[in-house]
Amino acid sequence: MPNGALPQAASAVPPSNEQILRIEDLTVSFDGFKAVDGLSLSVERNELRVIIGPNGAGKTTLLDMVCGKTKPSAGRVLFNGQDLGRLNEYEIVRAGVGRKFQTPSVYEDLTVLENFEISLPRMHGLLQSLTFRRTPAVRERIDAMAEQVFLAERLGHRAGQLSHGQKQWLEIGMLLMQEPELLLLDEPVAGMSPREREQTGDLLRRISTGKSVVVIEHDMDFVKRIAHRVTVLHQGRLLSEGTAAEVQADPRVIDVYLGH
Ligand SMILES: Nc1ncnc2c1ncn2[C@@H]1O[C@H](COP(=O)(O)OP(=O)(O)OP(=O)(O)O)[C@@H](O)[C@H]1O
Repeated sequence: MPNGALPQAASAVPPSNEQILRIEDLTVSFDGFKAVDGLSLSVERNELRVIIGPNGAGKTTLLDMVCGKTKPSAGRVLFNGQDLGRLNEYEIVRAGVGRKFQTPSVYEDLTVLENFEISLPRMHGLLQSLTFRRTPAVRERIDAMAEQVFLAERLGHRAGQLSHGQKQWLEIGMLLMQEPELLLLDEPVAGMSPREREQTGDLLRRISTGKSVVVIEHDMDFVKRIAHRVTVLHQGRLLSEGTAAEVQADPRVIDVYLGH
């Protein structure tokens, strides 16, 4: 598929059958309440998976457990076969998992260029990043990333001056600079204009040709445009899984989520 071209309904078949993420019987309790309850699922390499479900279904908590922010009470998260339960958050990032939270977190007082610079791996300290790593190769890489996330014209602008959508793109670009194999995104198009949503859909589909992406999203039109497969959670459990069309037609999904 040429860059930027999105089919009306996303292809259901990811380009590989190799599992990158395997979640086995995952459970977490908060004061006896099971936010995620015996959940098992897997995501394939180069797959774009969307997680949907009603408020409180456990979607964010699931991503929190993959990136190590929340420790499971039971079960395992395997990434490329490695048990992430043994690693802390920083080690999970180093292993190749990038996580973006719902609210954009960029350095508002720095320029877009500087934000990209400090996101490069192995950069410790602002001064070191800004003074010693301005090589042509670094600049070339940043220019290419800025182009990819629609910010080529904004490199000299302070991040605080960007629109909400542009901040989201900047943060996605900063995560991509670290070359994760798996990208976890919590409602990346929330608060975006229709045009920004469309561009983000293109971006996510493009990203998923080289890495796996797991996105939490509510907007079913957007889900239909981007998802290879959709996982529906309800009360911390797997309710349904399949293509967007399949889960939309599933009476259980209509009953607890889409019918409301
Ligand atoms: N740290 C915590 N302590 C106590 N309860 C929590 C904690 N984190 C999440 N929960 C509860 O777990 C349940 C699942 O929350 P979660 O945020 O994962 O749902 P969600 O599917 O992402 O919902 P939303 O669509 O509203 O973001 C909710 O009932 C929430 O209140």
